[in-house]
Amino acid sequence: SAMSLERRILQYVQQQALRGDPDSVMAAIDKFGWEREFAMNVGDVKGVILDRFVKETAPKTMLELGTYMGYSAIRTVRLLPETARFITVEFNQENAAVAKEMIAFAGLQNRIIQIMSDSAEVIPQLKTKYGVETLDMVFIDHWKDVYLRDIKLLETNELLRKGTVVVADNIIKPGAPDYADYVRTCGKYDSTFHESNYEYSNDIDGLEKSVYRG
Ligand SMILES: Oc1cc(-c2ccc(F)cc2)cc2cccnc12
Ligand SMILES: [Mg+2]
Repeated sequence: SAMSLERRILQYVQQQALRGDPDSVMAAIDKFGWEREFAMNVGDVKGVILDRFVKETAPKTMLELGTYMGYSAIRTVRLLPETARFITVEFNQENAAVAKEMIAFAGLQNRIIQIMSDSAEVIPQLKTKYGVETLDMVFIDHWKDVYLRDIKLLETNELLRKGTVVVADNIIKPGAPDYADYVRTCGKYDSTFHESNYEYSNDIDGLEKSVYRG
């Protein structure tokens, strides 16, 4: 159809959800994912695990790599205080545009700093251009073949500190084996795998939670 999947989901949300109500926006995106078409959001099943990590960590400064439609940004920021700083990076301009409208519909545009650029460009600028000292939490959910590149960039740019929590989606499906192997064996993280289900499916997937040892 002429309209992209992401635009169709945005339209569905604007028709079904309540403006300014993040939970209703998430519910509409999840309903679409279960009942109509697959979309690569972290989803409601893995989302409950992500929620738990966010609540446990209570990050003051958080980075997300891979905004997509804004689902996990909305999901996460709804659990954070107004004072928290949440930065999300999306390389695909069309998806970033949809996310901007989705986040605005949820009423969270003042709580989320959206950057439309390549994470490899943004990470080295976080301290100088975005005033970040160190990150309390990171959610990695963009292209699987750059997970490892980007966590190493976070290390070399001294954005991690003792206790920083790095959560990564899709460890099983589609899988990020080089990343998983690195965080589990390099000696810099206490890493645990949390098995779950792939978004809007009964297939197996899971999140890796890696705490930087500093
Ligand atoms: O959660 C995700 C899932 C997939 C995915 C798409 C099609 C498949 F057949 C399998 C997996 C891609 C992602 C890309 C970026 C962030 N998350 C993704
Ligand atoms: Mg994902």
